[in-house]
Amino acid sequence: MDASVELDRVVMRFGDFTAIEETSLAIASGEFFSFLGPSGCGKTTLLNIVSGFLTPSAGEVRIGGEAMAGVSVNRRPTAMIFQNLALFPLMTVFENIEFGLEVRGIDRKTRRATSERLLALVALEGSGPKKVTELSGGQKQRVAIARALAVEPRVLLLDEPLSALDLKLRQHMRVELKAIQRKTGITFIYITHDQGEALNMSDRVAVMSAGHLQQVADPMTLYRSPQTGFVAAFVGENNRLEAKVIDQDGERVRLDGGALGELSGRGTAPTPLANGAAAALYVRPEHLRPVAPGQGLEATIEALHFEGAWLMLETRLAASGEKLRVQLGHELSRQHLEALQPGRRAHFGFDPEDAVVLADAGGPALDEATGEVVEGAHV
Ligand SMILES: Nc1ncnc2c1ncn2[C@@H]1O[C@H](COP(=O)(O)OP(=O)(O)OP(=O)(O)O)[C@@H](O)[C@H]1O
Repeated sequence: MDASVELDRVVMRFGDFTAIEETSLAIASGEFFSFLGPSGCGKTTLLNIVSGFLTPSAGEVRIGGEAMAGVSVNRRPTAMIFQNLALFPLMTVFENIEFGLEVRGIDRKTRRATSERLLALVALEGSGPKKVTELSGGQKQRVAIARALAVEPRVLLLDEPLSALDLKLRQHMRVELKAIQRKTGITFIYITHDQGEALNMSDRVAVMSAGHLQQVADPMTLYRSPQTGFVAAFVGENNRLEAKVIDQDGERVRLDGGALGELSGRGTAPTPLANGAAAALYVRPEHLRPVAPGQGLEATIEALHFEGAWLMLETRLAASGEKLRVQLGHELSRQHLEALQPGRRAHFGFDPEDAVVLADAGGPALDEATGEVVEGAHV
């Protein structure tokens, strides 16, 4: 079964507005692939193009190598799970799961056998006769998955299906979704603005902003080696320090950090940085650690936030006045707690291997609180 999905120079315009810039992408058969990006970046639009709800303004979608132009929604080998699940509330679980099969004229006995098998797959054996209204949020979620799988799609499209669940259940359902995907071998295309979800479940993630794919990579690569400022800021948390390139030798970039002195990190973009170019160094809060005075970056501690498993320090660099967030694990925070109080000065260092250097034209800025793109602002 070839369940690959290809987007070949796909463009989507709504009047004068280009919601999806020209995009080409190949999703492998059986891959768990996510589109991750802030609200309004075009995730749902792309999903609707794959499902057939929208016809692209240009370009082509192929599923299993077959062009989908002119193939209607219900003739495509896809099924969709919506954010609100769209279950029929007055029907039983059996009736919900079997609905699509009944429409296709499948006989009652086969329908029931299929729904029993799928209920076992989503760990809801015995719940078939229940009304949907009698189920918990997580159980409804599983019925929606079973219903989508009943029509034997080659590709399952999931539009933020966990967003209505509380945190614990969401984390649990991530594991279940991943397990179901492995068991069925179906291609999953998942859209979310929740990076934890995307990193946790996906084989690969496409990070999108404003109708444009910023980077497509496996979760570890996205986290370790973002190739644009947008990805560095959107995936995980990052401190950003402005600097000028002194030189680049292989991946290692030496920077003139102005008042901060010389800094160094890894250049992760495909093209090396020019000497003298404006650059930004990204270092994650969890990659900073206290070092002896005279080393690293000197900062004043402004606030401490105890988060249980770690301690988050909000600091301000003495030399430049820039903010620096530092996350210390349990051991380090216990060792240094006395020295790390608001108002005190401390020094923080990092391994250059853990810092990423990118050209200073990283894309739109993100609102710290909401993670949403700030219109017109650039980092
Ligand atoms: N039918 C339409 N007509 C005009 N503009 C549209 C239409 N559908 C989407 N858009 C615009 O295209 C852009 C992308 O929308 P889309 O719904 O794909 O974003 P999204 O990333 O899924 O956002 P969210 O996470 O908020 O659902 C938005 O600016 C939206 O306003």
